[in-house]
Amino acid sequence: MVECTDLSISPSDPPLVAIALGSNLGEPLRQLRSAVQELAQTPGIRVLACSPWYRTAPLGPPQPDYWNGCLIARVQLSPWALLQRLQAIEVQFGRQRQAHWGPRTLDLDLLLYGDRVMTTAELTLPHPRLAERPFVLVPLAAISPHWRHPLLGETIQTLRERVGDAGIIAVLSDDAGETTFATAADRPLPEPRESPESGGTPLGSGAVAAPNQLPRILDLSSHR
Ligand SMILES: Nc1ncnc2c1ncn2[C@@H]1O[C@H](COP(=O)(O)OP(=O)(O)OP(=O)(O)O)[C@@H](O)[C@H]1O
Ligand SMILES: Nc1nc2c(c(=O)[nH]1)N=C(CO)CN2
Repeated sequence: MVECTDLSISPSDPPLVAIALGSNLGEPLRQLRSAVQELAQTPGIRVLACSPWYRTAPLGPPQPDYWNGCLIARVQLSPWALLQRLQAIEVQFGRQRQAHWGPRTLDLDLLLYGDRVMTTAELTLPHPRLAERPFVLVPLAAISPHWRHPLLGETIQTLRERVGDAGIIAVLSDDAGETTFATAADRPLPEPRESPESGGTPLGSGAVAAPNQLPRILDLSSHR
């Protein structure tokens, strides 16, 4: 794994963002993979890394298990424009707003937008429940362990270790098949795979690639 300790972003750089993906209705894996494609094809969004997919126990009312993952992208959209694009993709995949924390075909949350900290009626950054959720922190730590939470000052890896693996049932690497975890003790995190070219080849805006062609771990220093 390529270590990256300096995650500073100069003001002229388009910001890095982290986006969480989740689904537990319809065909979750197909929808999640298609959502990655939709994002990668959006002008102003360059997808840099995508985590494996994790089957997770539902938080909230009784409902089917979720599949969850995260991606990192560089964006040339404002936080609000990006949120709008995420919500448009959710609608495109048949998302209907029903019960609080209820089941859904696709959920796209904006977790981090560079080091922006803000609270408005439509958007809070960082995502207010980021630091509590294993189904977000486990995939995010797999691709971006060194990113520092701008409010808490701790790395994603530290936060991920603090919340543990509660509710993580299985992991599916698109190129390695599914591993089901019987007990927490059997449940090591998958080794993040270093991409062949130290951080991998970034996708151009508009490029289409299967998630398994994306680098598994992002060396942020090679994308500055
Ligand atoms: N960082 C953020 N990412 C996505 N939505 C956000 C964010 N901050 C605030 N929101 C607002 O939250 C509203 C509800 O979002 P959503 O329906 O996806 O919530 P949820 O997925 O049910 O719950 P949770 O936010 O706990 O995951 C959205 O309409 C959006 O305006
Ligand atoms: N495991 C899991 N549970 C959830 C999830 C999710 O993505 N994964 N999303 C929810 C609404 O945001 C509610 N509950």
